[in-house]
Amino acid sequence: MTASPPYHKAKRPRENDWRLFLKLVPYARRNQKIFLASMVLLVPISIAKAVQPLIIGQAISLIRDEPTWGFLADRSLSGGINILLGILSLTIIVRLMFASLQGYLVQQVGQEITAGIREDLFSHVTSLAVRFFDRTPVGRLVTRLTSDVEALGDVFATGAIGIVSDLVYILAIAITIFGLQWQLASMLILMLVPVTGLIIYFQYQYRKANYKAREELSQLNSLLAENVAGIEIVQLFGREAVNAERYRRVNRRYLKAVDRTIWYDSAVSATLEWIALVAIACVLWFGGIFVLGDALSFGVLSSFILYAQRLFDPLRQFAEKFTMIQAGFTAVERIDELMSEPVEIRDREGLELKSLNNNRSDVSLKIQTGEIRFEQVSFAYKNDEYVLQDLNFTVRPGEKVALVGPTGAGKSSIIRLLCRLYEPTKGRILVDGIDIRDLPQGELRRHIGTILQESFLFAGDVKRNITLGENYPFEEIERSAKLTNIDKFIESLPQGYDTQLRERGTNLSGGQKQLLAFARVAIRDPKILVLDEATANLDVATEAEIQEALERLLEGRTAIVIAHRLSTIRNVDRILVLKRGKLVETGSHEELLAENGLYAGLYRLQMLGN
Ligand SMILES: Nc1ncnc2c1ncn2[C@@H]1O[C@H](COP(=O)(O)OP(=O)(O)OP(=O)(O)O)[C@@H](O)[C@H]1O
Repeated sequence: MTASPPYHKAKRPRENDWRLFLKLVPYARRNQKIFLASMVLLVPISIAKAVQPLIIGQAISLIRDEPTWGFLADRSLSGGINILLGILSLTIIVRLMFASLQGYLVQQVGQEITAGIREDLFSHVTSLAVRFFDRTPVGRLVTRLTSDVEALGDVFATGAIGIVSDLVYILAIAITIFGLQWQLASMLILMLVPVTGLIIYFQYQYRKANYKAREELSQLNSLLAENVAGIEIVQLFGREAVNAERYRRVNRRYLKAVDRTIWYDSAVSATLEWIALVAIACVLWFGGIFVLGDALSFGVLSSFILYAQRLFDPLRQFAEKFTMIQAGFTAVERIDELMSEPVEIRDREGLELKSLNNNRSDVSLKIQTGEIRFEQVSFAYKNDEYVLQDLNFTVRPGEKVALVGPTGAGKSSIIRLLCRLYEPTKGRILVDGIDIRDLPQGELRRHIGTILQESFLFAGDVKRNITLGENYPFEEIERSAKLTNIDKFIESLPQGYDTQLRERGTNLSGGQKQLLAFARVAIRDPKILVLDEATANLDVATEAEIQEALERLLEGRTAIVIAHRLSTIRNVDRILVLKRGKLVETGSHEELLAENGLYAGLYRLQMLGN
């Protein structure tokens, strides 16, 4: 495998920060009150911080007998200093108390936003069509759902969101210094302009580097996921060293990308550090000239020096939080890409609501008999490469039909279309006379019981693997196990129905997993049964054993069966023979043998093999 391509080849233009920020607004709105409280608290905090240099400046003016605020003028030195100390203490108390409360509230909102996004992302991903998963490596998805969402969470957890308070603080300082002396104030504010420009430049570069780093990380995770999922093949074919080398190469690329992000991060901190020093030097220089020319008091100059330092302080803080925030923006960008992935197969408007509320009063939308009809159905996985062409057939209620044909003829694709995992490129599929696009997906799939060649088991106990988390009484679970002849097997397990199965059912044999899949379908009592090579993994003895159970399961239901072993489908009512996506023969076993066409040829070949 070459390195997997990104799942959307045509990249969307990079979103600007403001638009990305707006994406978070609906989430913040869910916690509106806390969010507003945390924003309101910023005002007293910033005012308290901004007036401190003023108070110190007044104290110095008082000591040096310079003009001071009116209410200090007619007091003794110690009286005036005491009042100033009192106000200073008050600002410190306000700052300390409100700052911790504000930090707590912001984090709370932040974590709520992150949790909301995580949940929405999961729901969105699991409702995307199978077509999306065909082109998206698992590792990429896992990276977006875990480390990207985490990166966003970190923005809040590490207090990087405090950047908002830094901005309010800068504003408060700007207003105060203009009130003190406009020339020095203008100089300081003018210095902010190139600094901001530089920050924006580095920010942009950092974002690009960070995006690249996240992409490389996704690839790294894809490789890991692929190797773990296919560990048996990796070991059996001795691919360990080769795959490790490929992993090392991607890892090196990741490292290089991360290095670049570190470089831009350091560049911002360093730039701000020396610009802050230059600002203080300038204030001292020009302020000194004003003081010498008696245009400025020594106390006000002291305030300005403190302000110069404090003005760049939030910017320095900004630089520290900058990495986090940019990583957060990258994360939002990547999360948004996934969220914007359209849900290709969705219920028609109005249907969703009905299925959610379990409102089954609309009789026209209920599957009652299980008749299946394909009308002029053609289908291509990729543009114009048709794997099914002009299919027309009807499976009557209760009829058992087998799909037969050489490998790649399109048998499984027919089933995927019926279950609406994909949609036909042309034509339509009807169940009980209703176009399946007009049925809620929940209703359609509830009535189609599908058993594939390999059934997927989840980590959890046997019971849960049969119910899949739905509420069925234990008696029903037992009944479905009995119906499918696997009750004895389950009871022979160490803890019976409570036996824990490992992820993907690795502690069961292929046949045992399959038996559980039968019970999983039986308990749902579907109108339509679909078996895609369902017994291919069972040995002949087990197959014979469950044949009886299978027949019981098939009773009274419409069924579509795919089996390569033609001996297993001799008893079906009708056989549809496919060749390269086209229906070439139809009839019963005997009729098709008499016809002496493709089916008869395949059948004779298999008989010869036996
Ligand atoms: N997800 C997919 N993306 C693109 N092409 C696909 C996909 N799945 C199947 N195909 C192609 O569609 C054609 C029909 O595949 P399908 O699985 O329906 O055949 P089948 O008759 O069930 O084969 P088999 O008997 O081997 O299971 C094949 O040529 C296959 O390469």
